[in-house]
Amino acid sequence: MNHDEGWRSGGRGGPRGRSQASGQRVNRQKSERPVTVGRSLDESYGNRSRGRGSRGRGRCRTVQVYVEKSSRVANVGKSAQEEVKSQEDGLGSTKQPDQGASFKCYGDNDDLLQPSASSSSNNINLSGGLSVSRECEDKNGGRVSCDIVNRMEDVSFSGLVSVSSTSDKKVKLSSVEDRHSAHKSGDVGNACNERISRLFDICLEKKWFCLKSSSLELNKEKRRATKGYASIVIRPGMVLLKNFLSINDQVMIVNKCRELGLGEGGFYQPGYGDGALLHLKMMCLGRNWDPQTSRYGDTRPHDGSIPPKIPFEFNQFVQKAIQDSQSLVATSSKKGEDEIPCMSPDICIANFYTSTGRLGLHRDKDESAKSIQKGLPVVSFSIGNSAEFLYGDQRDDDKADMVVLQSGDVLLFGGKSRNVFHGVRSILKDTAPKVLVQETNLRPGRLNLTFRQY
Ligand SMILES: O=C(O)CCC(=O)C(=O)O
Ligand SMILES: [Fe+2]
Repeated sequence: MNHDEGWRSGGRGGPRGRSQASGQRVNRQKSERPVTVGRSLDESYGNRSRGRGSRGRGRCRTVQVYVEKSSRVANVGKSAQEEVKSQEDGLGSTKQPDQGASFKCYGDNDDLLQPSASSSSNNINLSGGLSVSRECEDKNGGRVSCDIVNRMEDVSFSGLVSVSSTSDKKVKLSSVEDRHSAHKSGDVGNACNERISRLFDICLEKKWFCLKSSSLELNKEKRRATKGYASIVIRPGMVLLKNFLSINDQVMIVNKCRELGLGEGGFYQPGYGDGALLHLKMMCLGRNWDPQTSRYGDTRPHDGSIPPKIPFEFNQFVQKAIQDSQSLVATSSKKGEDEIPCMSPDICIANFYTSTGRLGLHRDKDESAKSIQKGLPVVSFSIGNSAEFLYGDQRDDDKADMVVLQSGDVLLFGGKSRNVFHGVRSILKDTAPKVLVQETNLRPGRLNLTFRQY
């Protein structure tokens, strides 16, 4: 993939252009595309981890799906009421990503600060004020001593500070690091700072969690979960599988990503060579993708870590998503045009976006020339809060189309859409399924996994 200038331009701070789509609504009467498939992928909510549950398994149902192509907003699946709600929540809103979000009682921005496992010269000093220093390289490869406190002038530390060793040492912070990086991302930072490895926990500690969901909300989610999923060809080579991952699948994926994310090669704050930071945390599985060089490699250059393997179960979801998309396009009138080739992922890039996260329009083009030429699809899982996902043929937010990706949705872009420009305009607050949050303590934000074959 290549998050080249697109990542940069969109990923930097400062106001990003809003697509004209943001205020538009879908007029269902005018839908151009007919509905495609819908069926229960797996089980009803609660099926796997809660024993059994015959409710949704194997049951087929047809779900009406519409896309309003001319409106620039693709809207699919769901009941009419949900549709309206999601439009009110997201599509109709023109508010900018909330950079100044206030803290929630469940600790919106707390971070896990952990020195790099591979660093030989970590030095944690917590006496008096809190500072964490370590040796790292400057831009010219010289070794300098850095102080994390310097980097985070506006970080406030909570009373809950605990320290332990590299494997069991952690410094619990109530930090505004995410907002800080969002503000700072346009700056050219200090090369030393950006190389500091800080593993990021995508979940919050249970004790901080005080969100209670109403049974109404939970029932609504259950209903959505039992509805099965709907698939739609958004444009040639781009297929959206709405509600493809069950809640149990999502819980499993979050738990697995959390576990991997706190180990070697786990979630960190990526940055570019010039010091600009991306508005997300990242972890690579299978192979490392380095935003500084736009290259894939076996290890992560800044700390030498080896990316964890892609969990087997993840690949199974990918295979099923590809097969289902292929069946969908096989029934489409424009078979050849919509074609999606097979793909065996050897790379997965996991992104975690907090409420202020975003990603500029870019193309994924750092995979091998063969992979791209063949149009091998990128398969993208969305989990947690919904995202306004932009896509189009140009790197221009105003000309891009937009679709809201919800938790459980899987998007594929291959074939004719392999080189599509795409990005995340904003994360829609409080849109994650409550059950998912309760089961996993996933932080407010969105987990996205994109699978590719090099
Ligand atoms: O978060 C998303 O939906 C897109 C992520 C993406 O484009 C990427 O990682 O290359
Ligand atoms: Fe991408």
